[in-house]
Formats: sequence, C-alpha cells, structure tokens
Amino acid sequence: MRLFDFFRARPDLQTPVELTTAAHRELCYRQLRALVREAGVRPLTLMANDPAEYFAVMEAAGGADISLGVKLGVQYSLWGGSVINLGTKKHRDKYFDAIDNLDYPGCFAMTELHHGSNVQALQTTATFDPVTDEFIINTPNDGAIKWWIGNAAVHGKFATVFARLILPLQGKGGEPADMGIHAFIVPIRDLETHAVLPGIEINDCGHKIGLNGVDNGALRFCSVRIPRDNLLNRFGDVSRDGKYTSSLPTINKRFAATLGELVGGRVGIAYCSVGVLKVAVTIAVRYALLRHQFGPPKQPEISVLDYQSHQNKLMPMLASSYAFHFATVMLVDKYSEMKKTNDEDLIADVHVLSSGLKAYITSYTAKSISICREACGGHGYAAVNRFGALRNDHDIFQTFEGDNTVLLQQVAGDLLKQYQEKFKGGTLSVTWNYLRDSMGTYLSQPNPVTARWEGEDHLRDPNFQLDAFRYRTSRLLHSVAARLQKHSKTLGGFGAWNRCLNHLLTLAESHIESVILAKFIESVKR
Ligand SMILES: CCCCCCCCCCCCC/C=C/C(=O)SCCNC(=O)CCNC(=O)[C@H](O)C(C)(C)COP(=O)(O)OP(=O)(O)OC[C@H]1O[C@@H](n2cnc3c(N)ncnc32)[C@H](O)[C@@H]1OP(=O)(O)O
Ligand SMILES: Cc1cc2nc3c(=O)[nH]c(=O)nc-3n(C[C@H](O)[C@H](O)[C@H](O)COP(=O)(O)OP(=O)(O)OC[C@H]3O[C@@H](n4cnc5c(N)ncnc54)[C@H](O)[C@@H]3O)c2cc1C
Repeated sequence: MRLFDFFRARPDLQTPVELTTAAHRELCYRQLRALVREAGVRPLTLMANDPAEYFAVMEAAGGADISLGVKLGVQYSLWGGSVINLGTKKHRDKYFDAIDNLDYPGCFAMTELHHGSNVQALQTTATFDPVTDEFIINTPNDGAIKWWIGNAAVHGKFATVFARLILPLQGKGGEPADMGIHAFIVPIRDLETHAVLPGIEINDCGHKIGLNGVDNGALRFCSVRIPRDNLLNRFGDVSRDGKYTSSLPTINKRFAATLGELVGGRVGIAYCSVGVLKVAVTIAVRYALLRHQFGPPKQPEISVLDYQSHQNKLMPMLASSYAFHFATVMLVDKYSEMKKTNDEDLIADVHVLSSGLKAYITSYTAKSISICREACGGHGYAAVNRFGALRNDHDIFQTFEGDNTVLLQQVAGDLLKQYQEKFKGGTLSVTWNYLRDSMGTYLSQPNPVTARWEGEDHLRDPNFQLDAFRYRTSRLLHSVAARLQKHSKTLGGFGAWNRCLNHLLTLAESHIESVILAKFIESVKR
C-alpha cells in the first residue's frame, strides 16, 4: 500500500497514456530511482531476506507501470540475483550495496541473436589468459551478439555475461577445453562518464509492442579483457595457473545449478502475472456491473453481468485469479524455503513448479486480458482504461524468462523422471507425491467419471474433481511413457520426444492444473 500511496502522491512519476519510447525509458528510470532513493526501498536486501515481500513490491511497482516492475526485476532479480547467487563472498562484498542503491545499474546478458531458449548453445566465449590473469570476452559472430538485454540500451553500467569458459591447453590433447556456460561480470559503461567502454558495441533493440519503459539493447564484445576475479565462481573456479575446480561433478550438474539460481525471475513472473490478471478482471467485472444494455419489454435495462454469456466470460477468470493466487503464494513459500535450505530436491521441485506455473498462468492471463477488453465493449478500447497497456506489456511474459512451450517440457520431463524413479522403487518429490497414490490406485481403477454417479452434488464435490484431474494426469503420464518407449526404438530419443510433443504438453498442463486445484481446495477449506 505504501508504494501505491507513494506514486499516488507523485503525479510527476505517473506514466501518461501517451509518451515516446525515449521519454518512457527516462520516466521508468526516474520511477525506479525515486522508489530506491526517496521511498527508501532496498529491493536486493528484500530479495535476499524476504522474497515474499520482494515479489509483493515488484507486483506493486507493476501496478504503477508494468515497465517499472520489469525494470526492477532486471536490476534486482537478474543482474543483482546473478551476482549474489552465482558469485561468492568477494562479489557480494564488492557489488551488493551499489546494486541495491542503484549506483550500479546492470544487465543480465544471457540471450543471443541466434539462441534464447537453448542456453547450452550460446556462443559468446570467455577465454582465460594465464599471462595477464584475465578473461577475454568475445562475440565470435553476429549470431552471438547478446540481444534483448534489459537496461543495456541506455542505463546499464555492468552486465552479467553468460559465455563459454575456454581454458587453453586443458583439453585432452592439449587443445583449449570448453568448460560450458559460466557467468562473468563485464563493465559496459564508464562509471563516471557513462561512455561505452572500449571493445564494447551497444545498439538499441528499438520500439517494442509493449514494455517500452525498458531499454532493451544488443551487446557485442570485441576481445574485452576482465580480471579473473570477475568470474562468478560459486559453481566453478579458475586458479591463477589456469586450473579449473568445481564442487559439482559434471558440466550438466553445473548447468543445472547455474540455471537453478536464476529461477527467481520465473517465480516473479508467475506471481506478477496473477497481479495483472487481477487488475484486468477487476476492471471488467466492475464495468459489467454498471453497464446496462437491453432488458425485458417495458422494464429498465439490465446489467450486462446478468447475461449468462457475460458470467461465462468473467466468472471462471475470477475463480482462476483466486486459484492462481494461492498457487503462486505456495510457489513463493517453496522458493523462500529453497533459498534458505539449498535443498537439492527442493531446487528441482521449484524449477519444475515455477516452469509450469509461469507457463500456465502467463498463457491464461494473456488470453484473459483480451476477453476482458472485449467484455467492456468499445470503452474497453480506450487506452485510458488500460487494457491496451496490460495486453501489450504482459504479452512477452509468455516468452521471456523461458518460453512457455519450452518450460512445459521441463515439467513433462520431470514427471517422466519421477515415473521412471517410481518404477525403479525410487521416491517421488514433494509436489508430485499425489502421483504415487494415483499411479498405484487410479490406473488400476475404472475411470472415476464414468464409474461414479453423475449427480450434481457429486460432480460439485471438490474431492471428486481433484480425483478426476489426477486420474487424467496419471493416464496421460502412463500413456505417453508407453508411446515414448515405442517410438524411441525407431526414432531415437529426440525424434520420439518430438512425435509425442503435443501429448507431453497436455500432460504438463494437466499436472499443473491438478497442483493448482489441490492448493485451491486446501486454501478454501482453511
Ligand atoms: C506486474 C509486474 C511485472 C513485473 C514482473 C517482473 C518479473 C521478474 C523479472 C523479469 C525480468 C524479465 C526480463 C527477461 C529476462 C530474460 O528473459 S533472461 C533470459 C531467460 N532465458 C531463459 O530462461 C532460457 C530458457 N532456457 C532454459 O532454461 C534452459 O536452456 C532449458 C530449456 C531449461 C535447458 O534445456 P536443455 O539444454 O535441454 O537441458 P535439460 O536437459 O533440459 O536440463 C539439464 C539439466 O538441468 C536441469 N535444469 C534446467 N533448468 C533448471 C533450473 N532452472 N533449475 C534447476 N535445474 C534446472 C534439468 O532439470 C536437467 O537436469 P537433469 O535432468 O538432472 O540432467
Ligand atoms: C522484452 C524482452 C526482454 C528481454 N529481456 C532479456 C534480458 O534482460 N536478458 C536476456 O538474457 N534475455 C532477455 N530476453 C530474451 C528472452 O529471454 C528470449 O526471447 C526467450 O528466452 C525466448 O528465446 P528466443 O527469443 O530465442 O525464442 P526461441 O527459443 O527461438 O523460440 C521461438 C519459438 O520456437 C519455439 N521453440 C523453441 N524451442 C522449442 C522446442 N524445443 N520445442 C518446441 N518449440 C520450441 C518456441 O516455443 C517459440 O514459439 C528478452 C526478450 C524480450 C522480448
């Protein structure tokens, strides 16, 4: 509330309906600076100590302007988060306060022109030079130019650059060894003059469909030298004589751990997408209550909310807003627990749950904003009523921080891993333990819908509904496992996966719906 009051009291910080990209970027930065330097918010401290409060601040900032929420997310979840979660004490000591108070505006440079989803195929290189004790950061070709990088086009002074760590002479036959993707702090502009630093080329990604308060840019590195200390070395380190050490046994484990530390952005998007859905549904329901159109002969016109079609449009969304709220609060709680304990199973659990909820909720919200706009008729099309900005700014939530289709496959992959574990006598992780019961029981039982009464009381019984959802997931999991096994024999693993892809995506969505419904029922019972 404090944040809303702050912006309400500051007309100079409120985003007008129309403004140019350059003006929107400047205003967005002023909004963020005012939040930190005048209202005294310390988002990085909050993120580290009280994630739930941090995500609430982010959602509230988005209430002022979604660009501000995303700009705050880039600075703190991504730039700040990468430094404190992938770095070690020396990085936290050197950068924490300056990131928190906005002295060090920064970027998170993972995506390249040719690769966004496929992180393991990134091409930027970081080659260790044992003579000068430095890494040489280089963009080998145009496809490797860092692209869409928030805070890069105008305000950023640093970037966490994701690059292939190359160690000379460490390969088997003495050739350079590629140690996989690591993260490096690269200064990109002079702290005092803000001039772009030597060897770095920064371009502007230009006007976007939405989020024009965020300055997305492109970064090319031409043999830029940084100290060895700038390797964010929590999961892998290079000694003065060029030797590589890691607490994790394989490149894959290091990759998982590196990506695992970045899941905070996805949690933020899932949580804040619910915030956007709440705004859209609130506007549409309030309008529907007050808008009168047609009515019985010789009687006053009725509220459009009295039409069955209108209720059918808006009431499921209202219910979903509550259901998604409970599910994302659970996700934030799990994420907070994970940050405290660093428990490996919980890390994997939160990765899959955040992937599934982020994909499911952002896709649902994107469609719902359009239905809400249409439910407000012509007046829904007036920019001042916000549906345009909500729809345009939120649309990209389906892509960044992980494309939804790609993330749903993480969910399906994990369910199959659990399924395999189950049949190898392993245990199921926390979130999926319902599968243990349902796989054992439901699959041997007849279909709960056809084998039970169809009376209204029964069909409205939450326990029946949850049974049916879980039965569906179990059937989908069982059948896709069989199909994958069959097709792998002729198509190989990748080909079989692609042949079953729609089935896998349906399984992932079915599972996420089961998890959301279970949490909804539990929360309503409380
Ligand atoms: C209203 C207010 C609005 C405010 C909103 C603010 C929101 C918050 C901030 C938002 C800022 C937005 C700005 C945008 C920024 C960006 O977009 S940053 C770039 C984001 N990019 C991505 O997310 C890349 C997506 N791709 C991937 O994550 C990976 O490439 C992959 C697809 C998951 C990996 O695929 P693949 O190479 O096929 O490897 P796998 O075999 O699937 O995985 C290897 C193992 O690693 C495990 N793993 C993967 N990811 C994670 C993870 N995150 N955590 C934990 N573990 C992970 C995976 O399970 C595998 O494990 P094993 O099976 O045990 O081998
Ligand atoms: C406004 C904005 C801000 C951003 N901010 C940042 C930032 O600050 N830092 C950063 O690093 N990145 C940022 N990004 C980049 C973002 O992370 C990527 O766009 C995102 O990860 C998707 O990658 P891509 O664009 O390469 O899409 P692709 O991976 O090329 O996907 C394109 C299409 O192919 C489909 N597809 C891809 N792989 C598969 C598969 N295996 N199976 C089925 N379908 C598949 C996808 O579903 C999608 O429909 C930003 C992007 C935008 C637009």
